[in-house]
Formats: sequence, C-alpha cells, structure tokens
Amino acid sequence: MTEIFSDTGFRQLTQMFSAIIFFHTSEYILAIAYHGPSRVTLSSLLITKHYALAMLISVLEYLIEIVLFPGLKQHWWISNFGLMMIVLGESVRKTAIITAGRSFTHLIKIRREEHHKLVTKGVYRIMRHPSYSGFLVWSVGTQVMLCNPISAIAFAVVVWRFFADRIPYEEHYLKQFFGSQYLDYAQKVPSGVPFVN
Ligand SMILES: C[S@@+](CC[C@H](N)C(=O)[O-])C[C@H]1O[C@@H](n2cnc3c(N)ncnc32)[C@H](O)[C@@H]1O
Repeated sequence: MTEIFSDTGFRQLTQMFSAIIFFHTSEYILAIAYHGPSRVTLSSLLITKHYALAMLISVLEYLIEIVLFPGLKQHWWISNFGLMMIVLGESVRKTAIITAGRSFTHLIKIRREEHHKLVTKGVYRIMRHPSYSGFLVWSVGTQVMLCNPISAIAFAVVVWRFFADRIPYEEHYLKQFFGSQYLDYAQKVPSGVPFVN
C-alpha cells in the first residue's frame, strides 16, 4: 500500500489529475469564449457517465498495479512518452478549437447556422478532424503515462471506435452544408484518425 504514496505514485497521479482538470476546464472556457455563456451548458465540460467510469476504472487499474507490480510503473521512458502524448494531443485539439472558432461546437450541427463557415486553414489543412485526433492521442496518452497496459489498449479501441462512427455522421451534414467544397476538401485532406477515411 505504501507504493501509492511513493514519489512514483504521487507524480503519476498528480500528472493524471492535472491533465484531466486542464482538459475539461479549458474546453469549457473556450466554449464560453466563442459561443457566449448563455449558449454553453455544463455538457461542454465533456464529462459523460461512460467517460467518468472509464477514468475511474483506469485509476483503479493504476492503484491495483502499483501495489501488486510496483516495477511496472517504473518504466519512466514509457511514462514520459505518455506525458508527451498528453501535451501533443491537448495542443492539437486546442489548436483545432481556436482555428475553427465559432464553427467548432461540441454537439454536431445538423442544421447550418449563418456563421458556420467551412474551415480548411491551419491545422485543418493537415487533417479534417484534428480535435478528434488530438483527443485520441491525449486519452491514450493518459494511460501510457500511468503505465496502465489494460486501459491503454481499452482506451485506444473504445475512443477509436467512437470517432470511426462519429466521423461519417458528422461529414454527412458537412456535405449537406458545404456540398462540392467539402467533397473537394475531403478528397485532398486525410481524416487524421488512423484507418478512418
Ligand atoms: C466537435 S466539432 C469537431 C470538429 C472536427 N471534426 C475536428 O475534429 O476538429 C464538431 C462540429 O464541427 C463542425 N465541423 C467539423 N469540421 C469542420 C470544418 N472543417 N469546418 C467547419 N466546421 C466543421 C461540424 O459541423 C460539427 O458541428
């Protein structure tokens, strides 16, 4: 049990909670900045029941493993690589939100609003779904940083599947809104999520 309160446990759990708090508060603040407080609800914190459960299970995995297999958490090059994934994923996602501005909404729009413009500049020139790609890297990074083998694989599979379903749905409406402009864009620029066209 003392391993939980060791330098390793303290550092990795502090990094985990800091990453989570920074991610969710910055999502909320940016949503308010671009859409105004009256149009933003607590759902912009992006904390769903399933997500909270997944994070809780990952912390349980960490606590069990640090007690039973403390050596597993001492692979610092893996843990530091995970920390780099967190920073990279967060940076890509927030760059996407700032680049898209008011066109970026947490809920997928099924009706076009007047201010909604197709964004193809900046990070959207490199990939069509930078915020999803960033979240995938960020979420798997949290588990790599904790040296959590089970949750790292589970997060990669579940988050990838979530975006593999969401992207065709979102693009169905983007094609309706922007027609050939979106089709041309989609032909030239990859999705940014591995194995999703
Ligand atoms: C949660 S945001 C995700 C945006 C994008 N998929 C990404 O990963 O950066 C979803 C909203 O962004 C809008 N959207 C997605 N790509 C866009 C683009 N290239 N230009 C303008 N709006 C876009 C969609 O219509 C949807 O309402």
